[in-house]
Amino acid sequence: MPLDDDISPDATTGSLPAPASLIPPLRQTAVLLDIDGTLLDFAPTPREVWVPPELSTTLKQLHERTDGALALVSGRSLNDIDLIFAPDVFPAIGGHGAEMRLQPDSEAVAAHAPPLDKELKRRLAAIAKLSPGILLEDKGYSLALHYRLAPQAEKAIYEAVSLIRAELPNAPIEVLPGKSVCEIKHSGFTKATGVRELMTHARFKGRRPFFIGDDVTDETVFAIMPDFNGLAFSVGRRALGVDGHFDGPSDVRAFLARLLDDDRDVSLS
Ligand SMILES: O=P(O)(O)OC[C@H]1O[C@H](O[C@H]2O[C@H](CO)[C@@H](O)[C@H](O)[C@H]2O)[C@H](O)[C@@H](O)[C@@H]1O
Repeated sequence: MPLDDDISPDATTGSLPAPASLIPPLRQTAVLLDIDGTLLDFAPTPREVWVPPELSTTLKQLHERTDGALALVSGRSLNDIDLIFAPDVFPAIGGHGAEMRLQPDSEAVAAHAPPLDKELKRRLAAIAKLSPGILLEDKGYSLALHYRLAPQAEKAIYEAVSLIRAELPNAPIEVLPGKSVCEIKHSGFTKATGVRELMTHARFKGRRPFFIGDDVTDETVFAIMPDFNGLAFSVGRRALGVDGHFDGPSDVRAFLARLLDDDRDVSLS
C-alpha cells in the first residue's frame, strides 16, 4: 500500500548528525537530488509546483562548482523536469531510471524505456473514471494515477490496478506507490540502476556522491550509496540506513545554499 507521508514502514524519528559536516569539498562530490518533496514543496497537481528563484541559483552554482557533477534524480520525465526548471536545464535521471541526460546540452538517453503496451495503458487510464480529481500523467513508458485531489479514491485505485495486474501475471511491469500517486511502469529499471549508470560517466565517476530523497522509490538509491562511499539523506522522516535527514524541502534548499558558502570558505582557507 502507498505510504503517503512516510518514507518506509520502518522509518523512525530521531536526530542524526547535521549533514553539512559530512560533505567533502564540492570538487570531490557528486550532488544527486530528488525533486518533488525534496527540492520542491508538494503542490495539488504536478504542474503547480514552484521553483523558488534562489533554488535555481543554488543549483546552477552547485553544477558549476562540482564541474558538472550535479544531477536531478526524479520520477518525472526529462521533458517535465525541463518545463519545471525552465529556462535552466540540468543533468538528470528521469522516469525512475527510464531516461538519462548527462549534461545540460546533451541528448537524452532513453535506453531502458519501452513504451507501455497500448491496451494496458487504456485499461489503466480508465481507472481515472472512478472519481473526479484523479489525474492521469502519461510518461509514455509509464502511467501515473494521481489522487492528491481525490484521497478517498486511493483504495479503489490500488484495487483496480491489482485486478489488472493479476490478469497479466507475466507482464514485465511493476506498481510503484508514491505520494498520492500510483504509477505503473516497466520493470527492469529503478532510480538506483540510473544512478549506477550515471556514476560510470566521466563527470561523476570517482566522486563521492550524496543523494537526498523523500519517497519510497528513493530508498533504492539510499541502499546503493555505500557502494560509492556515498551519503544518503532522507526528507520528512529518517529512513533506515541514512546518514542524516531533513524535516522538509525548505531545509534541503537552505542546506544546499549553505554548502556553497561552506565550500567557498574551504577554498579560501
Ligand atoms: O522522484 P520525484 O522527483 O520526487 O517525483 C515523484 C513524482 O513527483 C510528481 O508527483 C508528486 O508531486 C506532485 C507535485 O507536488 C504532487 O501533486 C503529486 O501528488 C506527487 O505524487 C510527478 O508528477 C510524478 O511524475 C513523479 O513520479
